[in-house]
Amino acid sequence: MLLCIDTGNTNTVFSIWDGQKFLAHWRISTDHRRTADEYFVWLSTLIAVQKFELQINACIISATAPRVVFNLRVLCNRYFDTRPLVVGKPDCALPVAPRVDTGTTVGPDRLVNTVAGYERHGADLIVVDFGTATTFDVVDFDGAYVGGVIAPGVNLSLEALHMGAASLPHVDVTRPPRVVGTNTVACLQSGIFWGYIGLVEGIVTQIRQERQRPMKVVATGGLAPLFDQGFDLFDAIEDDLTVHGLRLIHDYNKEMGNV
Ligand SMILES: Nc1ncnc2c1ncn2[C@@H]1O[C@H](COP(=O)(O)OP(=O)(O)O)[C@@H](O)[C@H]1O
Ligand SMILES: CC(C)(COP(=O)(O)O)[C@@H](O)C(=O)NCCC(=O)O
Ligand SMILES: [K+]
Repeated sequence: MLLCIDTGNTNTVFSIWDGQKFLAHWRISTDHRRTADEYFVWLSTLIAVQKFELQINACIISATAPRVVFNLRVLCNRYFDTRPLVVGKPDCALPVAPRVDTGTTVGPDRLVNTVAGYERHGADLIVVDFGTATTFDVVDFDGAYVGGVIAPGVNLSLEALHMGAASLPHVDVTRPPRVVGTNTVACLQSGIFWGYIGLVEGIVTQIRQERQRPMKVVATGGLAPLFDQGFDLFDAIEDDLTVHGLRLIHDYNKEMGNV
């Protein structure tokens, strides 16, 4: 069984692949201070609840927060007796190399999204990931990551408004009934909801114009469905896109004899 670990800046997803399907997806808040032992206690509890026998013999990690990698490596070594593949490290090969400026370190989550998106949807694709940041990852004709866009994340924008403006409360992201809000909460929700609809539409249109070709758009991340309500922004929404990509990259490295 393969353990796929996707660490975003806010949450970390652990997914178990049994060779045919994902048996479970578990989520824990990202904290670089969390030790290998803490991860294992948490994992063991969830495994016990699910009542399946876990035989992990391979691990792959994507970490946008580099400081978490140390403890995750210890987890894999100590508890699963395996050396994990870490996306972005030299010993983890990608099916197609990214084409970006020399010296740029692309977020591993974006590379993984690219691999997964290309496998499922083919070339000329934009992957939109609603995480801590909202990222747009552009996939070229041959599956290469060729750059994209990084915009502030939905919750981060709301949090920034709340922190910077004394009279603005924290609000949940939702689609407000009207564009013109008649109270503070409704005004904030409108700004975020319609602002993001505009942001996604605008950026996708600009990318298509710049590249002068049709491009499919696939969205992932917990908030993707919220922004899809009747707007036809996305050709597909896929919750499991990043962990699917991790599995593909692990398989590829296995074929190459790297693991
Ligand atoms: N279904 C959801 N509804 C509301 N907020 C969500 C949902 N899923 C994720 N979020 C929020 O979106 C933000 C990004 O979450 P996540 O996708 O886990 O980010 P990352 O991958 O950067 O860690 C977080 O603030 C999280 O609480
Ligand atoms: C853009 C990101 C912050 C997104 O991270 P996330 O929202 O998934 O936590 C991450 O991919 C990152 O740190 N990237 C490095 C710079 C780059 O991708 O070009
Ligand atoms: K993201």
